[in-house]
Amino acid sequence: MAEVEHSPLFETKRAKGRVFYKVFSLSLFVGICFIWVFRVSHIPRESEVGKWGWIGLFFAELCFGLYWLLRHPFRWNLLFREPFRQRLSQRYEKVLPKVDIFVCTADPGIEPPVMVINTVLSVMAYEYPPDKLSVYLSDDAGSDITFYALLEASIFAKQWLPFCRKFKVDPTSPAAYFKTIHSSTHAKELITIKKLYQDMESRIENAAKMGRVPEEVHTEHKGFSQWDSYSSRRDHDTILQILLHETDSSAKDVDGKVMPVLVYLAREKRPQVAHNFKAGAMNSLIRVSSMISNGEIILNVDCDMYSNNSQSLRDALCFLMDEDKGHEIAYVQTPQCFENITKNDLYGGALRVVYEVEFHGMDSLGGPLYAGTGCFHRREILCGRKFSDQYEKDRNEYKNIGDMTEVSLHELEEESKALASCTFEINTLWGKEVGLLYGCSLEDVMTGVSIKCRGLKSVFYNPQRRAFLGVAPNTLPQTLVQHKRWSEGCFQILLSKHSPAWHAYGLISPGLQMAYCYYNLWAFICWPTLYYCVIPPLYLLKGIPLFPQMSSPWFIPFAYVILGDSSYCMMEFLWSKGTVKGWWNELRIWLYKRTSSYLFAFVDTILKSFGFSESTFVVSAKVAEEEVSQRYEKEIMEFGSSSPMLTVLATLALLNLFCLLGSFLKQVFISEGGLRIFDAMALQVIISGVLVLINVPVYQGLFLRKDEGRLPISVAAKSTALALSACALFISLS
Ligand SMILES: O=c1ccn([C@@H]2O[C@H](COP(=O)(O)OP(=O)(O)O[C@H]3O[C@H](CO)[C@@H](O)[C@H](O)[C@H]3O)[C@@H](O)[C@H]2O)c(=O)[nH]1
Ligand SMILES: [Mn+2]
Repeated sequence: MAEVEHSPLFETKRAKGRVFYKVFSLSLFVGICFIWVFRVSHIPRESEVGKWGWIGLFFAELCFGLYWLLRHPFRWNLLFREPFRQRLSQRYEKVLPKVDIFVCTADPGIEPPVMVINTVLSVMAYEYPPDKLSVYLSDDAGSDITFYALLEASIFAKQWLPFCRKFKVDPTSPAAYFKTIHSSTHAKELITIKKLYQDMESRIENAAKMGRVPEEVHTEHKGFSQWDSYSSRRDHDTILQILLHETDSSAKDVDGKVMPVLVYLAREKRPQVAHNFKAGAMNSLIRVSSMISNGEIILNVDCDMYSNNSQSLRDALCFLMDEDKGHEIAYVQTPQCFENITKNDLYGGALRVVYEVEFHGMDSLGGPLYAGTGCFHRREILCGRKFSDQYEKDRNEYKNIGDMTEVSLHELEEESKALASCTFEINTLWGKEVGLLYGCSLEDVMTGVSIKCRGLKSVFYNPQRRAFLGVAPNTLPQTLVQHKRWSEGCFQILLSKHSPAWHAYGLISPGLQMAYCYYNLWAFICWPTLYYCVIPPLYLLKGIPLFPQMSSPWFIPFAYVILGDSSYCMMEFLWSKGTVKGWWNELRIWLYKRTSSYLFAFVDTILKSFGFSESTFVVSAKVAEEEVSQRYEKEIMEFGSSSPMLTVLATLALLNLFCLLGSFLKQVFISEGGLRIFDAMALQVIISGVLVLINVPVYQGLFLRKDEGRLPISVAAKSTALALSACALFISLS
């Protein structure tokens, strides 16, 4: 027994084969150094052509090389964690902590209420004592339809939770469960509950279609009266409704068991007061929940991220409650996984390498970033308390704040409402030091950095059975917009007072600093990438070599670095359960992100820092039209309406096509000497050739496709004109 008492609640394993990796990357680094030496030692003389193009390339390659170095700490030492749920249960079953779960939604149009309540139901049904669970839905749209859906869900839950318990259902999201289950031993019960669900679903969908809640429900439930003073989603009082609460006798399921607390919250919004998007919503939730349930642990999920593993909550507690190491762990992050990824993942939405490699690597450096969803936090730490040895002692003082059983439910609601008013935070440290931090479009990552700087760690937990499943963007513009928001947020963090590059010096490990900087510099890396996509092809067209000849020994380092690095990346991608075609798609998205999302993010961040542009949060759509979804399933690229980002992509694609074709024609018709350019300008031909191959979907979208998802004519016209004039202009330069 004594031995069990001291056995840890989780174990950590290291990945093997890291020596090979280190030797290999050292050899690549030698290659990179040779490239730099070549550039510096072969600068064209003043009289020769191509001097400035050459110097530019040197800077681009310098950036790539240094940026490549930042990628290494991720890969030095990968950790894999395994929790021991049994031990947790043996030791702590009676004293498991209270857990508050936050679900955020922002727009019933693109985040359908049915999807939102599936997420809510899935977390309500965690395999965990229901009296210790509280679920809060924050609705930044303040939509009565979403409220209505939640009301319906609170009724359906009375059947659903016992059903999940009885038949050990997993996933506990009804929609997902009904989709996965084909045969069952409890066919009769299944039919009954499925019918109940479908009826509820059609009632909600009808309400959504009509744009209003059925009259009889409206009059029956007092909660709707809170919409009487509502004028718009940016202008309304706090709407707060406790739908289920242990003190209320009707909050029991059909088995007579108590149900988790369930709360709807639409914080107060006023047009003149900044609401700080999701960070603002989370901070209101933190305060409101401290009044109602005050769970020690906070789990937050996006509204599409339903629980796919009813044990993951207990697993996360194994890390946080471990007697030996638990006290220094601030949060446990699970990977963002998606339900709608197709086989070859056209938009690279699965973020495979990030979650199968990089986060495991960060775990060995002090822990992964806080990724905004699927993350289990300690309340005290999220609220900004400094980590100290006092921690254990103080914790007991904090425990009782939420004891509100004396107060009637209505009073509790009224008191909690005040905490969600939009003036509450004025002259407080909320958003500056307390709660999630404001002013950054990656509030989550920024908050994670500041937690790390307080000397705390985090853990990455990547269970076999996915903990959460959500919806990844399924069109190119949405993917690009999401990456713009992310890279912009990352760049803002670099420039902020929590900058991993400067502020974090000495507070987090140098490896972690480098890893963060790798993400922080996404936006910046657009410049060398753009340079590489534009200058070598233009010089190719003009017939000026910028790289060593194929027959020169200096060609070797270029070939080694390019081939070595791309084969390594491909191996890593395959190891992360991707396909070869998936890797090719990933490469394309990598290019598109760098040349459009990151470029616009860079420019916007600079404009914002001078006050020329406002902060926004473009919420990603979670539903698509039928035709768009069909094309997504067939992995046909969806371009949709015209946008500056698409124009940039199309221009680059055409520029490379024109330069490549132009140089070939010149060879064949003008210059003698056959295909001599293959030796003299092999690398320029290869770069443009690969860019052309990778851009095949763009050419199809511009000129060949007829469906709605093609590139609009206006983009075709603009990009052709731009690419042609760039070529003409460059040719005419002496
Ligand atoms: O004003 C807002 C805007 C968004 N959200 C919610 O925030 C979540 C994430 O929004 P989404 O459009 O899905 O963005 P993603 O890019 O998919 O989200 C990732 O990136 C965000 C930061 O950019 C993080 O907040 C998320 O947790 C993370 O999953 C959703 O549940 C939204 O409802 C709000 O509550 N209020
Ligand atoms: Mn999302």
